[in-house]
Amino acid sequence: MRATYRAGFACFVGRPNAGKSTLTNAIIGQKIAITSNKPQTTRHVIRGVLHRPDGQIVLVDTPGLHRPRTLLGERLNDLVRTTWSEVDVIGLCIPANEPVGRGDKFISGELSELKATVLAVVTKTDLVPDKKKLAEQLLAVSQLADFAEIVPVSAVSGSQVGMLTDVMAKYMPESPQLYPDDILTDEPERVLIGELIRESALEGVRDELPHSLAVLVEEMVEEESVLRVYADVYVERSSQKAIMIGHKGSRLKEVGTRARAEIEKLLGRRIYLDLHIRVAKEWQRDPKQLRRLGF
Ligand SMILES: Nc1nc2c(ncn2[C@@H]2O[C@H](COP(=O)(O)OP(=O)(O)OP(=O)(O)O)[C@@H](O)[C@H]2O)c(=O)[nH]1
Repeated sequence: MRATYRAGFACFVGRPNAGKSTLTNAIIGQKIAITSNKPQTTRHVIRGVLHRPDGQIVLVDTPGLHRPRTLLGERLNDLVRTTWSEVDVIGLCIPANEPVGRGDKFISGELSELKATVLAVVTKTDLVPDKKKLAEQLLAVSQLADFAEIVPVSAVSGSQVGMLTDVMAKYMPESPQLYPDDILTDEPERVLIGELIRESALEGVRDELPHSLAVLVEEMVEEESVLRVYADVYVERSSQKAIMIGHKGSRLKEVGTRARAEIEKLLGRRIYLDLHIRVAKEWQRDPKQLRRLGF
């Protein structure tokens, strides 16, 4: 007898830096979501589709839920809640190497109201020194809420990632295939390119900058051997613009070179990248600007 085909939507939630984006990438096997060691940099809902013989898992990447201080913060929280109500499986990510805290308790409380199956995913297991420490963490996590299952993983070493997807697939509803076989992501290329530029621009900047950064891909021009990409990186203040550009443009050049390499990897073709830094004052508070930037 053929196994039942199951397909549905899943997302990872958890406090900032819990490892959600890295795990999404490890599962889909391609760099589609932005990762960074700065909290709250995942802005767009990015889907990747995992194809299995017995089903499909459509992964939706959400930004972290946080205390809203600006209009952008509120929009992000709305986006998170909408996503949560639309998925079949939610993986609450809790790092193996950090104590279970109030943030985790708050999120698991919010999740208990939903119809989705909630799994606890104990991430970054490569960072705990021994099995005893891991066992203690699994116990602490089990006391947080009534999870359907608890799965420890390391997205970096790859340990247990396959096991996690088996568990996620098991809790998907019976359903026909949701996406054709060759679809890895349904996010428009433009958004993915914008994310890669944003990721590159965030590398090595000071803490206050990430919240003030947005990327808009203005134009993509097809030429015979190269795709020309024109993009604007928005910051809030001219002092930030100076940081982004660096001494004699050195930093901007670095950002561009790194982003171009990543975009070329993503699209498998030669890219010409033209980056401009622009100041959009207080863009996080301005609904018109937010809409323009896709929020
Ligand atoms: N050692 C180790 N580091 C990891 C692992 N997963 C993620 N990290 C690191 O933890 C940091 C945060 O990972 P992200 O995947 O960006 O976390 P996130 O939960 O998506 O973060 P936000 O976008 O801020 O919500 C990055 O520096 C990752 O490289 C893992 O399995 N092992």
